[in-house]
Amino acid sequence: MNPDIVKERQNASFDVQKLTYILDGGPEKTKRRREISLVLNDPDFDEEDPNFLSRSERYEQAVRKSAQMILKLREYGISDPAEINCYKSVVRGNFHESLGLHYVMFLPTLYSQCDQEQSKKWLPLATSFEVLGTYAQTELGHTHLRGLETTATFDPTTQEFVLNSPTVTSIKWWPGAGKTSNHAVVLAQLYTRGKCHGLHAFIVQLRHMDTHEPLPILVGDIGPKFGFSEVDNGFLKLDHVRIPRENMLMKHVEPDGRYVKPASAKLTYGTMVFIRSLLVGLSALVMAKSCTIAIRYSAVRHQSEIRSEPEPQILDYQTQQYKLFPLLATAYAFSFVGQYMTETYYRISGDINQGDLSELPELHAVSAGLKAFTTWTTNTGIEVCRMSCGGHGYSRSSALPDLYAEFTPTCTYEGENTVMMLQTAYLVKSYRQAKAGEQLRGIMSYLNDMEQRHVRAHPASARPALVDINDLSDLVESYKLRAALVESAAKSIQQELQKRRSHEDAWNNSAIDLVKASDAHCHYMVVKLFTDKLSEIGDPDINLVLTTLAQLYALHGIALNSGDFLQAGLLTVPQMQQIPVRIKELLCLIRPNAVALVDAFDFPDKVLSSVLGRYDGNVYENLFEWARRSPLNATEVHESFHKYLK
Ligand SMILES: CCCCCCCCC/C=C/C(=O)SCCNC(=O)CCNC(=O)[C@H](O)C(C)(C)COP(=O)(O)OP(=O)(O)OC[C@H]1O[C@@H](n2cnc3c(N)ncnc32)[C@H](O)[C@@H]1OP(=O)(O)O
Ligand SMILES: Cc1cc2nc3c(=O)[nH]c(=O)nc-3n(C[C@H](O)[C@H](O)[C@H](O)COP(=O)(O)OP(=O)(O)OC[C@H]3O[C@@H](n4cnc5c(N)ncnc54)[C@H](O)[C@@H]3O)c2cc1C
Repeated sequence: MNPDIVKERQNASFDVQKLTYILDGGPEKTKRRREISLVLNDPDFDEEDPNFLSRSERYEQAVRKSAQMILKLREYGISDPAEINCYKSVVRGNFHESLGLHYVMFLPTLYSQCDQEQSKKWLPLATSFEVLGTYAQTELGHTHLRGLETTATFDPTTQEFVLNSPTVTSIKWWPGAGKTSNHAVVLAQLYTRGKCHGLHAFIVQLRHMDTHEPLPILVGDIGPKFGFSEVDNGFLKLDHVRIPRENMLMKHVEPDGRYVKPASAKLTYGTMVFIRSLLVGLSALVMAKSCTIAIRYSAVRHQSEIRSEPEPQILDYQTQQYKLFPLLATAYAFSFVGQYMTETYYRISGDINQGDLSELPELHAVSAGLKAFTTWTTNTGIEVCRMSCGGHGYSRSSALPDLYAEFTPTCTYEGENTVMMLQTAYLVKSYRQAKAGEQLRGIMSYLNDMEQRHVRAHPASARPALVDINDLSDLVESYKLRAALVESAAKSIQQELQKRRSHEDAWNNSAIDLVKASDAHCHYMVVKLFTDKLSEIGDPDINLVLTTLAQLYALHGIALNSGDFLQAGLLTVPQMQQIPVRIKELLCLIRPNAVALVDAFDFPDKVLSSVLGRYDGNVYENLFEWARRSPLNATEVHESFHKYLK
């Protein structure tokens, strides 16, 4: 064990194990997660570092691993979805798998949209993996749902739908598992009796069940990407492909072609809401991994000098702490927000299953906004962690390049982040309702008293200074008032309308304000949920260290967005000047606990797959050992010498 890292652990002021329990949701859950993690010792999962393999080898290794996972899940009798998720995230490490989409999109779509008869037919096939599925929605030319071109036309004479990609731009593009899957949920515009009824989901068989040869359908892999090398994102061109009427999910078409309207057309989009909710938790996980790597490495890395003494640990540099500790605070904040998002998703979708759709719009808005907010922040954060590790951060052995390449598409998939933020801007509607005297419920209820508070741009000196920057509840309150930026967005729309612009143009001409308002709303939610969580934590040592992190999270966010807080008169210039001073104090308070705080995330070394983030801190000898395994070192003289240099 590296002596620096041993010393760091001795400095901790709290019980790391107890904090792990809080993050897991209780000691029992930690125990179970650790039992599941023992799978890492299974020799059937031994594999080559994917960084040393070609794309095709990576795909093959990933498919082998996925198949092993299925067999082991059966062998160990793991069937609870949360446990399957935990198991898979341990085995997958930092990479995705081709069969991932079967689990996260295909199966959930079947579960939520099959009627009884369809469930009886498709669920046994899909849960036994005879049917391997993908989710084919996006097209070469469009992702915007109303713009999708694939058609499903009902033919009452044969009781079939005819699925067709009429143009090049209508070819399905991006669905994972292009080579792996034999079925797809295809989203297509439904036509019956000559009328378009919008987007609906259909189950389409793509490949022969025994030979895996494609049916008369063009299907394949779209080629190498920025990351996602294990995943065969695919293309799919349908040329008048016929499927039985029974393959339409939720069966909205009667045998005579009559269309039966669903309770809400948006239920078809439910799987996206599900994944967006999951991505909030994924952001927390990846932020936590990145911080673990960068903070452990910073504890064992010595460089330059502060005084003329032995070289200090780089974690002692104030600038290094300023780079990493706000991200550590973010990892904790997002962990609690992820728990909230999961609970909220299951609560509201439970109500939806009972026929109560009243909270569907809010679930959509909150999951879209938090997905965008947390993935954007984490995306930037991983790169800060990588750069804070200097040159070794650039090596794939650090795992940080892979974490970035695998994570960055979360800002794009399941709804591009700006587009998602504009969906959250539905709070403009809530604002208008509140202004008209309607009492809002839930997370939007803070808009009820906006009129009285009346936050708007005016000189700060005209307002009393409300905020004690050392008081977390005051900080939450000021984030709440800043979220009233929605008022500026609403006003911008109003001004545009007064210029006789159409509602659509007024919306587009106010989009920057709308995205800012959504961002402020999500930021408020994160600060509030982090602060609320503290009241549940009884252990005084843990409460203290998490309160310090929450304060850092809140103050750092204000420092980054100082313009908003000043403009709204929420903080005075002298208070603003106090914030960097307080941030520096907080960095010093966090410093002795930094390694313990990342240890509490409890990532086994095999899950981190990072030479820099090793628990024992023995970085250098392992960096050397890793480099020696590079395929270029397989021979002492590379064949290129003989071919070109000799
Ligand atoms: C952890 C492991 C991970 C690991 C995961 C790894 C694998 C991931 C693989 C990735 C898979 C994918 O990307 S799958 C493809 C994902 N594709 C997307 O996400 C597409 C994003 N685009 C969209 O969702 C849409 O185009 C959107 C932007 C919402 C616009 O759609 P429309 O034009 O139909 O809607 P609008 O006219 O704007 O809005 C109509 C009304 O519907 C509401 N509305 C819109 N969407 C709604 C929804 N989902 N639920 C409820 N309501 C919704 C709006 O609020 C409006 O309400 P009112 O104002 O009240 O009427
Ligand atoms: C790794 C990966 C896996 C994927 N897996 C799947 C899958 O399994 N199944 C599937 O169906 N799809 C999948 N996708 C596709 C994915 O869902 C889309 O790429 C995503 O929804 C974004 O759409 P787009 O690519 O068309 O971007 P665009 O919408 O073209 O975005 C490009 C730019 O235009 C801007 N823009 C677009 N619309 C607006 C607007 N209304 N207002 C303001 N700005 C706007 C965006 O902000 C962005 O800056 C995957 C994508 C990736 C990268």
